[in-house]
Amino acid sequence: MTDHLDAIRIEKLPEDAFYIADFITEEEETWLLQRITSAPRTRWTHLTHRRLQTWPSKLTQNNALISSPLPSWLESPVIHPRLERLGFFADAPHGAPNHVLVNEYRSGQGIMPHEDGAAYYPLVATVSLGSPIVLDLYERSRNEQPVEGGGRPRFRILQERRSLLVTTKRLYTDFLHGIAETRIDADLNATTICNWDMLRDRDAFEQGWYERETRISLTYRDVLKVVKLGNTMRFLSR
Ligand SMILES: O=C(O)CCC(=O)C(=O)O
Ligand SMILES: [Fe+2]
Repeated sequence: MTDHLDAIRIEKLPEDAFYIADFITEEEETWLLQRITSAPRTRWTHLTHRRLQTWPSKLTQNNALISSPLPSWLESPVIHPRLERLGFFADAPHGAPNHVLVNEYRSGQGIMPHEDGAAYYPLVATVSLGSPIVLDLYERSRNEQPVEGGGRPRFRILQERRSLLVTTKRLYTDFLHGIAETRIDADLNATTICNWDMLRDRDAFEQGWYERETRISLTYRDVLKVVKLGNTMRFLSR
């Protein structure tokens, strides 16, 4: 899958991670943000430190997806044609993502270090909207999971708005990822940020920090287990 992707590989990371700074245009970003914010309020799940939308639906208790297409605004242009052209999901069981989480982080919000687990094919494609954010990676074998926000991440990835980040393989299985609950991402430079050379606008981070604004991520995944609603109904009524 990966030979033609060498130009976008984050070389400082263990295999495999890829970064494209200008994955979507400003117009596409505005349009996606508009689709997200105009979704019915009931679409949002409110958590303590962020809120999220789950498309096409939440997984069942045993981690299955009830078969249903993604809405067209999540399909195009991100999946079709962009991710398709890159071939990222070509080896996934369904050949394409079938599930998208929309996470919204206001300034100061984040997500505890975690792994995404066995419900998904081990590849996540994340499109960032609205504001840059730093994703922290902790290696599981080194027991790097921070205690109460302490602890230093092994790697940090700066995700600019309109960028694509793809993580897979060992990075998916052997590392935890999280986003610090902070209003300012600091200590940014070529040594601390592993995709520094791939940023669209390094000048914007030259002073070594920025103030976070609301950032929304679209995380595209392939859920392994897909069930047809008809079958589920038959099963339930047995
Ligand atoms: O917002 C992000 O970039 C990360 C979200 C995440 O880790 C998740 O939804 O599992
Ligand atoms: Fe995650």
